Amino acid sequence: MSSEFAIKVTGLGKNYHIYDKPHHRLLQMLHGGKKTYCRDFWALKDISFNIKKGETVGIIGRNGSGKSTLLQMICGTLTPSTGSIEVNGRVAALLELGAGFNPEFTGRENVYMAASLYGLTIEEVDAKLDAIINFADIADFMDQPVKTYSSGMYVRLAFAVIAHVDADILVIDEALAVGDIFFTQKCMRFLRDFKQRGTILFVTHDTNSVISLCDQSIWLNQSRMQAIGTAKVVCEAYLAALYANTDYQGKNTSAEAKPFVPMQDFRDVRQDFLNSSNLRNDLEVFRFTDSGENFGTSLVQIRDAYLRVPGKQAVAWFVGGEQVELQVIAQTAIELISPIVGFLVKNKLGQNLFGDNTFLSYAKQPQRFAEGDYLQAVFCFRMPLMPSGDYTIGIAVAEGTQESHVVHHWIHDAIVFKAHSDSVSTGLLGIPMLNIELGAYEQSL
Ligand SMILES: Nc1ncnc2c1ncn2[C@@H]1O[C@H](COP(=O)(O)OP(=O)(O)OP(=O)(O)O)[C@@H](O)[C@H]1O
Repeated sequence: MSSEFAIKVTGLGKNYHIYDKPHHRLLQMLHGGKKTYCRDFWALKDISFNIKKGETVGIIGRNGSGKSTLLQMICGTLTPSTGSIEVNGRVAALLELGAGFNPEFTGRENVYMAASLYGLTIEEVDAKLDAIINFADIADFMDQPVKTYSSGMYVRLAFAVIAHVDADILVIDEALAVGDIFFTQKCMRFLRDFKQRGTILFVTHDTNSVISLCDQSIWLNQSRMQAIGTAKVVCEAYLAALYANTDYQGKNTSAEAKPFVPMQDFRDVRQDFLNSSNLRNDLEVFRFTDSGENFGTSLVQIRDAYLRVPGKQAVAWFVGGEQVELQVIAQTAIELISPIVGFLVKNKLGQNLFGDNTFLSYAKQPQRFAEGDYLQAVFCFRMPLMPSGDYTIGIAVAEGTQESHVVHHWIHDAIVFKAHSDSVSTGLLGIPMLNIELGAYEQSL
């Protein structure tokens, strides 16, 4: 049935006339009938596919392969040279930086303008304005012209608008790369939620996010569609081709590989790393924030939370393998019977990596706290090895049991930290190996 597709692309192509010298354009206009002063360049050729309603599709491909051209044609900002596009539903797009907003207008004025282009009335925007400002989290700048915005602020506002225009189809071009981890996490939460009810098409160079978020993937190669199919299969084929064609191959030679480090030496490695690297001191300052997304009854408030290596101050980066303590301090405004304090570590894509809570340890002897009391939970564990990058920890205080509880305070991204381990080349998490050996195999006769 035709209404089951969200986007149908048939024989799509985009041709540009390329003039090697600027005056050739004029010559073409004057003498074009007799001689050709330009050559054809197909930015996109022979593209056909169907995207079903509710699918999330990632478009991958090397620089210049035609990804942005495809998105622009789907959004109607670029006219195809050949073929057709049918779109079934309201499309909201976050295309390359700068698209959409008028730089002279304030953030607030641009919200009204952009939302009206998506068909919202002034009354509808009035009703959504607080939610948009809250999502963008740039309330202080809403009355400044957007030409004064940083690229991160710009994307925050643009994303907040497309998240609130009741779109059926979201088209996003690499925009999330600009945001900080708090904003990226917020967008990932939104996209995972939107996925349940809408269609998403996005361009990225990050195959991890395609595998994590998408059902399908389209691989564009030199203006043509190389493959379409299950995200994992297409991404693996793309990476295999990418590595085979570049000098990535053979990079992980033994000369470059890091020596194996037994577990007990991880502290020293950490110290060596600190001594040898250009890490700035402010990376050592942990970040606890309760201004991010919060929810719960508010009858208990998380007052502080931090990670530290035992006996040391709070720290914000790890190589993996070190013993760490996660401390959570909260205050209750009620008499608290059987509280549960828990945490959840996520990567930049918002994927849940690991977490735990106090429930099982205290199930048989629930702790009680009186109104006004402070409570403290301490989780001691060995930090796993994680691919280098930013991570966040969500913290929660609830009351009841694991199955049935009331959340008093949940902060999505209460702590942010960095991992600097090079040892994990694949996978979301690595484990500190106890031993690795390689030697000649002696065959007994
Ligand atoms: N207006 C234009 N005139 C001529 N060529 C163009 C024009 N716009 C884009 N192209 C060319 O079309 C090709 C596809 O560009 P496009 O921006 O779609 O690639 P992309 O896959 O999005 O690349 P990237 O990953 O670098 O963003 C490129 O070779 C680009 O130089």
